[in-house]
Amino acid sequence: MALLAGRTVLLRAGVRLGAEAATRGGNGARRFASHRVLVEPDAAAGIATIKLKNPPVNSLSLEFLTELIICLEKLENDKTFRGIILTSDCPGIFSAGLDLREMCGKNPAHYAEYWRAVQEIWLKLYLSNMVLVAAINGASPAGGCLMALTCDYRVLADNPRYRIGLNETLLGIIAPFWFKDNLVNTIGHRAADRALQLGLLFPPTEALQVGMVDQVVPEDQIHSTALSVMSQWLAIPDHARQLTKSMMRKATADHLIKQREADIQNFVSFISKDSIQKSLQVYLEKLKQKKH
Ligand SMILES: CC/C=C\CCC/C=C/C(=O)SCCNC(=O)CCNC(=O)[C@H](O)C(C)(C)COP(=O)(O)OP(=O)(O)OC[C@H]1O[C@@H](n2cnc3c(N)ncnc32)[C@H](O)[C@@H]1OP(=O)(O)O
Repeated sequence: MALLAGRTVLLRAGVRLGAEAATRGGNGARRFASHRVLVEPDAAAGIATIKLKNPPVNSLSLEFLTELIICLEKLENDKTFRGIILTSDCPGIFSAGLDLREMCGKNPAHYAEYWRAVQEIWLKLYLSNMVLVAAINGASPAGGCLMALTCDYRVLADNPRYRIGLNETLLGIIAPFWFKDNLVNTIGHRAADRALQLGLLFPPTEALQVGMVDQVVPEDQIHSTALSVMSQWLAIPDHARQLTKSMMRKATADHLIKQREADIQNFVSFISKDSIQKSLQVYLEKLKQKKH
């Protein structure tokens, strides 16, 4: 995958991205943005804030995931940055998770391409050398929760509507083993067993209790809290923290890396089943009808 600054690029995945915009931020640092991923760099602090901006609900479409992957690659390769704050630009929603439209009514080649991108974003986030702090400023079901779970620390805004969890079973689908592994590593086996089977979406107080998030703070303090957590983590020498992070996470990541192709095939055959397609369509329809 190649990124040519300021030009339209054609990616291996076949997704065409628009030109990158580059402007100067308030602190004079270069602010760069793709269509849906806003990056606010603070070069002096070594921190970049990534704001997800794929309205209305930051659903993780193939194009959005591709932009995010490119953005993470850029930041990972830029020695200026040691930490990322991951947050949302969509009011009240961190991310609605995987885009259900990518998993409905498409062909097997599309499902395979989509799933590879989902695997890729997880690996990029989970194995990042940088410190990742999730500033969860909205609802965060399924794939949205997964992105937060990849981070080193999670701060959730205190609003009962901001529920977080892996609710796949409510859609009649199954969280893959690597979603499960990430959850087990975060909240432990017993709590993950219950949360996954019941598809629990935890409001802030319960999310904190179960260990899904590390801190719950008033909404207007979410960014300042994320910054202060980040400065604690950045006080640790990079090499020591990075090697420790790798020691803690490598086995879980390798579990997927060793069977990526089989995992893609498994996803494609599962999602292509008529019964699963029907469940997803019914779920999408219910979401649409909720408003009327
Ligand atoms: C072998 C392995 C097999 C499979 C593994 C698959 C793993 C899957 C992981 C996933 O992430 S699946 C996605 C799960 N996500 C959800 O269940 C969330 C669904 N959405 C919501 O609950 C709500 O939308 C909300 C996020 C709480 C926001 O609520 P709000 O009231 O603010 O918005 P509204 O519901 O009206 O939605 C606006 C608009 O967005 C569409 N929408 C919502 N979520 C998705 C989504 N995930 N994908 C695509 N589109 C989504 C919704 O239909 C509305 O569309 P409309 O304006 O056209 O009506």
